[in-house]
Amino acid sequence: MDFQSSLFGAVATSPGVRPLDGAPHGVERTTLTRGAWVDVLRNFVVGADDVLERLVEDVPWRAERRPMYDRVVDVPRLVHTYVVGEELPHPLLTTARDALSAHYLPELGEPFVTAGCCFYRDGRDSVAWHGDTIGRGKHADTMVAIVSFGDPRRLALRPRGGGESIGFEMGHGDLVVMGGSCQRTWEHAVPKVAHAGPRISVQFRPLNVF
Ligand SMILES: O=C(O)CCC(=O)C(=O)O
Ligand SMILES: [Fe+2]
Repeated sequence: MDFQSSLFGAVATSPGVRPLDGAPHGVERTTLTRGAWVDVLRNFVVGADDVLERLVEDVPWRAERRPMYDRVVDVPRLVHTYVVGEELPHPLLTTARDALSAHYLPELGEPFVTAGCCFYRDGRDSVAWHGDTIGRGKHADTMVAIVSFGDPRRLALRPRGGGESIGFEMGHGDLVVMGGSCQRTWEHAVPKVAHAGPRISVQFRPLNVF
């Protein structure tokens, strides 16, 4: 029996994902400027503790340096990417990816196929302002769906070329999706904070979006 069709009221405690289009608490869209938007669904993954434990233990984490425009920048966090067809480290991540692919298919036109994982060990780990513009996101609308585990961190967003920034807290089990033109018309970052415990982010992307 899938999560959505469970007969019992106590569904929130059984591991699974909350329905993305479930009334009255489905994804909530915030429309940004220039065709960009952000969707949020709190507690998307139910059973997030178990996923976090598996991610910490089983992902072959490595330190990252990232080409950004004409330079290579140090990225203070650990990373690993699961490419197309690779098994994900926890079955709930597969459930989450499939639910995301099904929900967004009419708008996205293709499934989510890769899973980039980032490990922010403490508040000093971060990612600087950037757009995911390697590949198709540079020219076309696309989506990046982030599922967070562990301590909450802020996803900050600002329009390219200047303007006020906004932020979305990404808590344990939460879903935050950046969509539309977000990667090319806005930038995002996970800023450093004075105090934070470990956080792991899993970003689902369609083919040829990095
Ligand atoms: O940690 C996150 O949730 C965001 C990561 C990110 O923006 C990226 O890896 O491109
Ligand atoms: Fe990014």
